[in-house]
Amino acid sequence: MQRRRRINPIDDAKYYVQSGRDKGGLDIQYINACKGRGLFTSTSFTKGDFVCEYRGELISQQECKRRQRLYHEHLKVFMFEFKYNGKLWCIDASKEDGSYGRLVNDNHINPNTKKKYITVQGKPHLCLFANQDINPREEITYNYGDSEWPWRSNVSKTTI
Ligand SMILES: C[S@@+](CC[C@H](N)C(=O)[O-])C[C@H]1O[C@@H](n2cnc3c(N)ncnc32)[C@H](O)[C@@H]1O
Repeated sequence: MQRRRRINPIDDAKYYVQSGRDKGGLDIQYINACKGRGLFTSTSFTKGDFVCEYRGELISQQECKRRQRLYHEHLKVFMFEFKYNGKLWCIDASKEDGSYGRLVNDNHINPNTKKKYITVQGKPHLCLFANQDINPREEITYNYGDSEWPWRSNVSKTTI
């Protein structure tokens, strides 16, 4: 029997970035009043696979600060600031556009994906790749970074 050739994860990510679509095998579920919604798998992913893009509007740091003054706290959490090629950028994913990446929750202890910036048509895109094998029905998570997120102090290691 012939083995199926694995798609190169970076090429896979670029394909989905360019198409502006999300992959199959993922779905959004409501978890609870604290976490809200989350992204779950209905299929398995192998370590290294591209999972989804944190899709939104790429804006400058200056525009990010301007919007942060206007936005409600609930929208600000969808603004992802990052450094790329020595410059500060922000992805504003505050718009409810049905995309999956914006609904991925934080897990700073054992996240199952890791973020990577990939360049498509000269612009950075924040993509999540599996950092371990992921089974069907698992929640997709990544580490939001070192900020003092309020939920982190309220939970024990076993409940996130
Ligand atoms: C980018 S949104 C993620 C999607 C969000 N769960 C929703 O339903 O819209 C970030 C927000 O999700 C919630 N969140 C993310 N990770 C969490 C966690 N580990 N525990 C509790 N709440 C979390 C917090 O309310 C946070 O402000």
